[in-house]
Amino acid sequence: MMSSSSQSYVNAAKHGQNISVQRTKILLLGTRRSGKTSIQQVLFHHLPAKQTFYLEPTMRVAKHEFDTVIPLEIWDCPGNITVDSLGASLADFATIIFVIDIRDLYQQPVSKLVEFIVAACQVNPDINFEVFVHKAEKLQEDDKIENFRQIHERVVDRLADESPEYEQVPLNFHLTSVYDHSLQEAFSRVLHKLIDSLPYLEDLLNVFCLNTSSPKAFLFDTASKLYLATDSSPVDQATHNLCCDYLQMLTSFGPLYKSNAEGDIRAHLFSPTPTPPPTATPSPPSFSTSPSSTLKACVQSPPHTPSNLPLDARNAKPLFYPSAATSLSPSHPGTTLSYHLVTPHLALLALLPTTIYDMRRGLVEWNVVWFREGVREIWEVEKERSNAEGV
Ligand SMILES: Nc1nc2c(ncn2[C@@H]2O[C@H](COP(=O)(O)OP(=O)(O)OP(=O)(O)O)[C@@H](O)[C@H]2O)c(=O)[nH]1
Repeated sequence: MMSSSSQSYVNAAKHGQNISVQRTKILLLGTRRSGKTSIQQVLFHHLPAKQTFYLEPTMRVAKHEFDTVIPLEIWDCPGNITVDSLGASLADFATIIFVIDIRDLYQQPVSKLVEFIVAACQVNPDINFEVFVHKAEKLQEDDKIENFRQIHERVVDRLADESPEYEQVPLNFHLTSVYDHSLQEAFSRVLHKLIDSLPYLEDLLNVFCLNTSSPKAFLFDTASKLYLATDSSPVDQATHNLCCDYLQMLTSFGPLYKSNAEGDIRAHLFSPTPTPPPTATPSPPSFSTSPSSTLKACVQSPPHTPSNLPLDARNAKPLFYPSAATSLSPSHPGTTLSYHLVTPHLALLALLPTTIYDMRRGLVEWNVVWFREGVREIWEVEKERSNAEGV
């Protein structure tokens, strides 16, 4: 059985409704040393923030490909690039990210940004403009807010000077730094506008939260630590940071753990056709990292193998799905942060009441299976679509 959210996405994809078919291009612009290459390297190449200090200046446009739910192509540009020297039409880009050093209150970055906005609006009215007011951690809270406000005001004023019609151009401003998770949060929000399947992923997360009494759940890309979707409750920065830290810890230490279920098909934790969850099914973890945190792994056949999948996908070996959990507060009732890998590169991170996680583990895992199945179907459609287009 297919969840209604993923089923409607598959149907929409089959009918080719509103679905982009090319590698989505993002243009990374800004004046010299504003931090463009650092952003790209920290997010997509795991470069430690401190090592960005040693990055060489970018002399020509560098194109970086990154595959997540949608295939991306990020163009890192030199500081002196102009609309004419870019070598591509601005119509080819879905998003322009303009990086401004938060301490740079001079006219140059604002003029450059305005030049690109005016040129882009003429050829591509649907383009998204994102302004990363970067290196935010350099300033104290009050100065940070003041500089952010001034940069915002100057851009809006300069656009109004160009023509009143540009006052309506939607610009999204974000405070970012490579030294904390504000960069991941800002880039996640940029990405959300580009993912056609976002409403379907959000629906799946909402259903998961409803069924498991979870106050917050995210679908993360494990490589970049960007969240691709979350449920409809507001994102609180502390919770987001916590999830990023946990994901980082698991991806750093994960390879040290070996599943004793690996290679043993009989070790499936879930039956191929899930039955309704029992009310309480405590399942002891395979590994204990500390009294309050657990990491376990299971080999799982998909609960349902759609007959429309390619033959090699249907005959594929069972996938390996590690999961982990840690207790956030030992006090009663307490909260548990859980991690479940749902595709080779996507993970569900959810806050759960500890009572639910401890006493109704079957309910949680049953919902994870269905969430995983929904995401997997959406992911397969995206993958097939990209392959069909030769991306
Ligand atoms: N404090 C702080 N420094 C940063 C941050 N991001 C980048 N930097 C530093 O800014 C400097 C320039 O970074 P780059 O990534 O090379 O900047 P760029 O915009 O690609 O520079 P060009 O290639 O010359 O255009 C480096 O010394 C980085 O360490 C940040 O968030 N905070």
